[in-house]
Amino acid sequence: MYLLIPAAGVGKRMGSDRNKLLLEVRSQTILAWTLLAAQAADQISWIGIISQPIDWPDFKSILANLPLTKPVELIIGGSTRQESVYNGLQALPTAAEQVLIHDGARCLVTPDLLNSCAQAIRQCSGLIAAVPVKDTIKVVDESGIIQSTPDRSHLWAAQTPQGFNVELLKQCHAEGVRQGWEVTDDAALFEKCGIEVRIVQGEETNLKITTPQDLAIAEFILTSRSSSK
Ligand SMILES: Nc1ccn([C@@H]2O[C@H](COP(=O)(O)OP(=O)(O)OP(=O)(O)O)[C@@H](O)[C@H]2O)c(=O)n1
Ligand SMILES: C[C@](O)(CO)[C@H](O)COP(=O)(O)O
Repeated sequence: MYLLIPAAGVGKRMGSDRNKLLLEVRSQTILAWTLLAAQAADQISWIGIISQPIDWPDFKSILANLPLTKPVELIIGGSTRQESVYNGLQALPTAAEQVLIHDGARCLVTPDLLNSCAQAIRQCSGLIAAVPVKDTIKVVDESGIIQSTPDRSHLWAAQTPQGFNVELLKQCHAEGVRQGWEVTDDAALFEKCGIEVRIVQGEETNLKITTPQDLAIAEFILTSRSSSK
């Protein structure tokens, strides 16, 4: 299975002065943890890291120090995640029929989840890992007044991996460019084009490292994993 890793962000919400994927948790960069999970997932056979050329010297040194046996390519990213994935899709080898997309910032993903998404995407056109929402969610207007409380049984928090038929995803991205759609994940493009996307049970620990608090949580999760080995 082909895996694209969007890794071309800057990490504004992290407040970092460089790509947050270069920050370390338990002595490895966030990007390195994500790559180690991809290496350990036996269903993944090719990895494309979508990234900014300014980060390439650091990314190449991370790659040189990891025990990776799978082919890895660096692909030039865009100014939004959506543009980055668009570029990644154009750079896929022509043999790629399905693709998994997994955020570099979700470095706690397990190889099991990558493998189960890779197997499931062979049976459908689109899927995402997601977890049921635990909180009561409020829809609030601009003046801070609650408008409604959606039924939680229909609410899921989207994660990655997200998996797609490559041709369909390329068409949905092209339609997104034509229509000027701005979305935060690839499933949203499928939804807007009226194509079904399935849910695969995600993992509570598969958080996206977004703010400094997430770094502390990731440290805790990785420490618990290493002490339970
Ligand atoms: N132009 C962009 C923006 C984001 N990403 C990637 O998409 C993933 C999810 O994005 P997010 O967590 O929002 O990362 P940043 O854009 O770096 O963070 P922020 O929004 O806080 O600036 C990350 O792995 C990030 O590197 C990307 O490939 N290209
Ligand atoms: C794709 C994603 O990780 C799913 O949770 C997420 O949408 C990425 O962007 P966000 O802007 O941080 O939500």
